[in-house]
Amino acid sequence: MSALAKQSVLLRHAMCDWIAHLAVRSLHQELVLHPKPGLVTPFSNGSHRDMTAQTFMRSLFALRHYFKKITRAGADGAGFDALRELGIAAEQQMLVATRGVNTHRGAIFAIGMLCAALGALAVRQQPLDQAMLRRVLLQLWGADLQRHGMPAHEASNAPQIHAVRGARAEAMLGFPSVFEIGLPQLTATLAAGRGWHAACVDTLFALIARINDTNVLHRGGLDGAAMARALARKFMQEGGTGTSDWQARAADCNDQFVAMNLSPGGAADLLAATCLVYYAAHPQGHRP
Ligand SMILES: CC(C)(COP(=O)(O)OP(=O)(O)OC[C@H]1O[C@@H](n2cnc3c(N)ncnc32)[C@H](O[C@H]2O[C@H](COP(=O)(O)OP(=O)(O)OP(=O)(O)O)[C@@H](O)[C@H]2O)[C@@H]1O)[C@@H](O)C(=O)NCCC(=O)NCCS
Ligand SMILES: Nc1ncnc2[nH]cnc12
Repeated sequence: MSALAKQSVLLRHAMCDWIAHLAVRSLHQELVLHPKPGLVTPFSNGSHRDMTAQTFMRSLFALRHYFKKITRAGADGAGFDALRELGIAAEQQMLVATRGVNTHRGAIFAIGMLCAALGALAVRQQPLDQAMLRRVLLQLWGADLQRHGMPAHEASNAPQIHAVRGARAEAMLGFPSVFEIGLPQLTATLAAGRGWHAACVDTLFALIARINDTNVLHRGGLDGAAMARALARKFMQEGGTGTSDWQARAADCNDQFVAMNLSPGGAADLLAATCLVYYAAHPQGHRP
C-alpha cells in the first residue's frame, strides 16, 4: 500500500472513531440527564428494579468497540446483513456486561444504524447534516430496513405500522421522531437560550408525548401508553422547561410514571439519537 493510501485509511478510521465517540457521548448524555420520568438516572432508578446507572455504564463501556465497528462498516459500504450481524454480536456483549439486562437493545439498533450512515457520509466527504444523513440511510439500507421492519402480515396493511410504530418502523421510515420531533425541539429550546440541559429535558418530554414507545406499551398497555403521552404533553403545554417551577413539574411527572411502573426506554434511545445527529452536525458547536 502506498504512503498516500495508508494515510487515507488512517484518516478514514480517525473519522469513524470520532463518530463512534459521539455515539458513546450521546448515550452517556441520555443516561446522566436528570430528571427523566420513569427512567434510570444517576440519582434515581425510575421504574426499574433490575438496572441502575452503573448497569448502563457497564453496558456502554462494553459497546464502545461496536460503535467503531459499525461506523467503519458503514464507511466501507457494508450491506444490511453485515450491520445486522454486528448488531446481534453487540446485543450479546451487552447481555454479558449487564448479566442479562436489556440496557441498550434499542440503542444498539437505532444508534448503530445512524453511525453506519454517518460513516458512509464521512467517507464520501459529504456534510454530516440532517438531510444528507436521512437520505443516505434510506438510500443504502431503506429497502432492507423495510423488509426487516415490516412482518409479512403487516405488509399488506402499511398504515398499521404507523399506528404501533416501534424501533423497526422508526428506522424503516428514516427516524422521523429524531428529525421531525427531537431535533426541532432541541434547537427550539437552545434558541430560546435555556441551555443544553433544558433542551435535552424538553426533547425527551416532546418525544414521550408523541411516539409509540413499545416499552411503555408492554409495561402499561394501551391505557398506560395514553397516560404517559398525556402527562408528557401536559408538561410541554405548561411551558416545558420555560417556567420557574419546571423541576417540580418534571419530578411530579416522574412520580406518576413510577406509580404506574412506566419507563419510556424507546424515547430515551431517540433522545440519544437526536443528540448524536446534533453533535455530528455541530462539531464546533455547543458542548454540554
Ligand atoms: C430491531 C430490534 C431492536 C427489534 O426489536 P423488537 O422487535 O423487540 O422491537 P421494539 O419492541 O419496537 O423495540 C426494541 C427496543 O427499541 C426501543 N424502542 C421502543 N419503542 C421505540 C420506538 N418507538 N422507537 C425507537 N426505539 C424504540 C426499546 O429499547 C429501550 O428499551 C430497552 C429496555 O426494554 P426491555 O427489554 O423491555 O426492558 P424493561 O423495560 O426493563 O423490561 P421488563 O423489566 O419489563 O422486562 C432498552 O434496551 C432501551 O434501548 C425497545 O426495547 C432488534 O431486537 C433486532 O432485530 N436486533 C438484531 C440486530 C439488528 O438487526 N441490527 C440491525 C443493524 S444495527
Ligand atoms: N435511562 C434509561 N432508563 C431506562 N431504560 C432506558 N433505555 C434507554 N435508556 C434508558
